[in-house]
Amino acid sequence: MVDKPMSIHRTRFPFSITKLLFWSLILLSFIVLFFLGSPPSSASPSHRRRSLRGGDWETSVRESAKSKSLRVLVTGAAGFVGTHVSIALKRRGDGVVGIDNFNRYYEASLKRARSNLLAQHKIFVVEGDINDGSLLKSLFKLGKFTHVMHLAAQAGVRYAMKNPKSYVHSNIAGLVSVLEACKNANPQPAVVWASSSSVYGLNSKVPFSEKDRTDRPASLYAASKKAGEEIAHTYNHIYGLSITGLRFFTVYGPWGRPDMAYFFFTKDILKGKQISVFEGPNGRSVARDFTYIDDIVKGCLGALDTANRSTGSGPAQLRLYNLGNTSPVAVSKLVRILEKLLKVNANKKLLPMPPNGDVFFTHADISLAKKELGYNPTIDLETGLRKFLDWYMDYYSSSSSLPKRAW
Ligand SMILES: O=C(O)[C@H]1O[C@H](OP(=O)(O)OP(=O)(O)OC[C@H]2O[C@@H](n3ccc(=O)[nH]c3=O)[C@H](O)[C@@H]2O)[C@H](O)[C@@H](O)[C@@H]1O
Repeated sequence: MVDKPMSIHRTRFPFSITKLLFWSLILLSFIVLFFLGSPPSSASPSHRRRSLRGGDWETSVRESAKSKSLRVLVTGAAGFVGTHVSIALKRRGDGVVGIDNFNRYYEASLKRARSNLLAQHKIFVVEGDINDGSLLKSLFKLGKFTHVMHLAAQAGVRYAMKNPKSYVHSNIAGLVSVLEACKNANPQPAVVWASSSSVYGLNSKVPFSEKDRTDRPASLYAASKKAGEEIAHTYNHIYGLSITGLRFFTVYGPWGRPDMAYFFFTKDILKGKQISVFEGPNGRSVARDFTYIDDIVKGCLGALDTANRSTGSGPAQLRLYNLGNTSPVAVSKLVRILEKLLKVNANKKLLPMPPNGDVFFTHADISLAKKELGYNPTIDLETGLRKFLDWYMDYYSSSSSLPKRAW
């Protein structure tokens, strides 16, 4: 009786050891096979994952950056302005590498579609966040960028009340991360980046000049862009980075942003849904200096082409320009143009502007950009909206459902 259980133990014990050894060997061989199968890479584990997903990542970056003229890293390349600027640069023979985190602020499918368009133009876009310092370091090492067009940002004025931290993450921490990478890079690139007309905030002197006050932002978005301008000053002052800030004025056009009024007004008018048109005090109209994307692209290229080299330390170029259209249009007029072009009457509701961070009007003085960048906007709102609607109809006709608002 005593021997029996012992004999059972004796037979069970070696069996468990064998089983354990067997499964350990299987596991070990899987691990060995996995590492032997991975392409050699000096990058960190997160970059290795990227190369596994995106093929030969490093070669793609090198190829995409190759150029005899500018070699440009475009942040926010799958964004509205980023896509247009990247294509324009590539078309004229510059090397372009994009980076974009494809966040879900608005329909991700639109960002993917823009990215496919970039791929057709042989522009490689790395999927990653500008806050990932080690990724930026690898990118600079591979791309040897002469210029950075920094367009990645959390956009939108009203959304800042919903998700304030996203503005700190992208527009402040993200900008610092990009400038840190630029300052450490060899060669040190010249930086051109997107500020915003919103920095003029409660300024009432028109047209808005670069010399005007910008210390009264009306939204956290505006405050984050104003902070960016101050941060740019610091990096220029200490590290000799050549930095140019561009204050964009309500940019619109094909491949635009669905969170912007002209875009979702179009969608809602076509659906017969009511739109809210904001008014100023005493029924005064709210107006914007709407600027067509092709004009903005020319301004961006002008800024890149006139940028001096970074100096590493000591004095370097620090510039700020308004890029607007310099002919403000009332939002009620924007709606009338859309009604005319769409041949549909909008179901509109006039509302006093809520305290949402919006300002009553914007109007750019563009004389400085004209003089120094050769900037010369030519597209009026109706012409630009016609081009936008052509794209919109074409883009969404192939899709069964119209875009959804995610904000
Ligand atoms: O130029 C800029 O600085 C800014 O331009 C736009 O901001 P915004 O001019 O407010 O553009 P929209 O959000 O498209 O609004 C356009 C106008 O429509 C009005 N609006 C908006 C929404 C709405 O439901 N009804 C309405 O009348 C707004 O008050 C505003 O006057 C962009 O969204 C910002 O990212 C950019 O930085």
